[in-house]
Amino acid sequence: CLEKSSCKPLQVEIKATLTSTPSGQALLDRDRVIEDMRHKLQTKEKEVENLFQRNSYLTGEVRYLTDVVQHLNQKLAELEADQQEAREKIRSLLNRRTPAVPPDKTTPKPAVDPSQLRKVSRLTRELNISNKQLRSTAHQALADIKNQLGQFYDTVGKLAQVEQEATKETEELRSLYRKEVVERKSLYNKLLELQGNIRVFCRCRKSLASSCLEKTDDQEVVVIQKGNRKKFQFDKVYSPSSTQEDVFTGTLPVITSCVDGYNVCILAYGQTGSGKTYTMMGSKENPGVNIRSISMLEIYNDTLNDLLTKSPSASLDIRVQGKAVSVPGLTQVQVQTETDILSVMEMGEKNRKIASTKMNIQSSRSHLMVALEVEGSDEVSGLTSRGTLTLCDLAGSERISKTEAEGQRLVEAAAINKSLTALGQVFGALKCNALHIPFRNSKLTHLLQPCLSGDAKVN
Ligand SMILES: Nc1ncnc2c1ncn2[C@@H]1O[C@H](COP(=O)(O)OP(=O)(O)OP(=O)(O)O)[C@@H](O)[C@H]1O
Repeated sequence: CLEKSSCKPLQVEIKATLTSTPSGQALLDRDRVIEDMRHKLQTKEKEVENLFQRNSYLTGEVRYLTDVVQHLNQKLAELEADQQEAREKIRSLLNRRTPAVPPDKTTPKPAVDPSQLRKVSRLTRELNISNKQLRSTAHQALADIKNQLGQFYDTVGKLAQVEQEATKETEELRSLYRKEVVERKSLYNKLLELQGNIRVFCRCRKSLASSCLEKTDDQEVVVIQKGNRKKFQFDKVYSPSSTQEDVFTGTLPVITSCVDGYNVCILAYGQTGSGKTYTMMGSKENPGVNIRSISMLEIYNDTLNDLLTKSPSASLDIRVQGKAVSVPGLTQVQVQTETDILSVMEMGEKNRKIASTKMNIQSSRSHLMVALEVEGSDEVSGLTSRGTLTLCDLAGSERISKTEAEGQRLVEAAAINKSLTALGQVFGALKCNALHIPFRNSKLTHLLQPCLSGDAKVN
């Protein structure tokens, strides 16, 4: 579902990152080897196809020549029958020439005219000669055809051998390619692990009032408050002028990991009104991360609601089986095209709880989780992979004093802040490699457990 044009910046970024480290360089070399092998494989497959064509052409020729030989044999048999018939006729004529009874002195003339007899004799000789010539021509033709057939069978045999060798070579290349693909995946994964399985990006929102944020370089922002400057480090900082495209490009490496079969999660975290929904969903003209890449659920006041069901029922529960965490009964919709994704997202968005607060007239009152199961298959190697991409637009943290929330808004704000605190505790425990990670402190962290543990990647 990803647009081709969106992949270009990814290639450029990955290449730049790769060339800067030895393992990255090795990965690039692997990619080159794989490309080379793919090319060889295609050439071999073309050769095999040509051999197949040549083989079927030769088989046709052989069939035609076999027909010709059969036809000639038939003609020869007919000629021999004619010759036999002529011989019989001559014999009967000659028999008539020698009378069985003693000559009758009263008969004045012989029964056969001698000139006729000579003529027949001459014709017989000529017939014999032409018969011999015909026989020799037919034998010669037969010998030629046999010879040609022999050559054809030879060629066919050689072609079959070449075809066998080519098939074997193709199979070897295929298995080598399979190995290289697996190695590429593992190297790519190692590279991402070196960069960190959890990577944090900061997007500075365009602000109408004077900004208290200052982007000092690609990985640092300074927060200026009452004259104090506090520095914060990130894996990447996007300036206020950065576009939806720029942010999406930053997420592409982990999306590649998802296609490679890893669990991947992209979370948008920040204060209310800071642009999380804008970054994840965006608008029709300026789509965000979600749209480009499906179950959809929201966590509202710590209860799970299915956003894609046509008949909303009671809230859903979380089920844990081994390391897998699932939500039984959650609607899953199959998507094949970008249009499918758009219509599913539109439906889910309509069902989401949104309300006006003092700080954002369209404030999300729930955490939104979009999960996309991605199945990848390599047509050449036949290898398949399955990964999950979880896209999460968190509700914004709120200072009740600032939002002046009351009534239902206050209940929502309390639930939002509680679950965000639980998320903070999980990240804190992950950061210091704690033995116990408190995933079960909230439904949000419980659901995110598979995306935050093991070899999963988070942006
Ligand atoms: N980078 C941006 N460029 C242009 N407009 C933006 C940008 N970021 C946010 N906005 C606008 O700011 C307003 C608030 O953004 P948004 O609703 O995405 O915030 P939020 O963090 O999701 O808030 P909440 O947590 O309350 O739901 C929206 O009108 C949005 O269009």
